[in-house]
Amino acid sequence: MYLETPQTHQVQIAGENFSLPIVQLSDRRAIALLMVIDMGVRFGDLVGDALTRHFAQLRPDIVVGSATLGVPVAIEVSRRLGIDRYVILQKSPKFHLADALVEDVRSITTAVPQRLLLDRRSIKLLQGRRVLVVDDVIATGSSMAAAIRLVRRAGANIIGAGAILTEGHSWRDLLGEDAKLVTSLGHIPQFDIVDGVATPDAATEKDAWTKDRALVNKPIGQIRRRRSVAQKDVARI
Ligand SMILES: Nc1ncnc2[nH]cnc12
Repeated sequence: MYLETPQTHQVQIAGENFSLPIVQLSDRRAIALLMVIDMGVRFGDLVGDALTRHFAQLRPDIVVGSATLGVPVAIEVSRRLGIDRYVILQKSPKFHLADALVEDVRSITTAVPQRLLLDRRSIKLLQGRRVLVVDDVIATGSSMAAAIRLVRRAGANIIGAGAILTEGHSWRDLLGEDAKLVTSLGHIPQFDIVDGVATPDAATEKDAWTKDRALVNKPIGQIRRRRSVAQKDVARI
């Protein structure tokens, strides 16, 4: 259960400014909440255009998105790439998924452990193909890591991992080498609750910065100029 605070967090996504509500997850942690399904059609166009601009050059054959909030992202990008089929990794074991490929996920917004499932009938769409995996937010990286494992088990070659936002930096360690696949349209910190106020987790953001692993809060112009550095680990557009 979320507790909405009076605070908001300003973030640039694909070069446009947005104000996200800060919600409390526990008495110690809060997040700036991006509910992509509440952001409207124009937002879908903005993120669909930006992710497609970035990944089209890598010539993906198909886009994979994780339910639930990765679904609109996968559809927007597929439509722009002119690819009819897309593959959705499901969270709930619907009756027709009894025989699905399964990987475990632990998300910061969901208390109970979850699973990601790949319908075996979708394997033929992925085998030997160049796959772009997309999601709304990469936070712990657990969901993206599970998606990557499933897509590789299907015999695909992953050419990129796109997200609207990266959140904090723990996903880098969890994804390891695969962090290099990640491009996001914006970045948000995680928040600690300090004296009742949601405060950006400065230690994590600073740590990531000093290791030159991130382009957090850099103006877009500087990000472009430093793209070669960005591609060592994560690109942000
Ligand atoms: N900040 C966020 N907004 C929406 N979904 C999330 N999942 C993890 N972090 C999130």
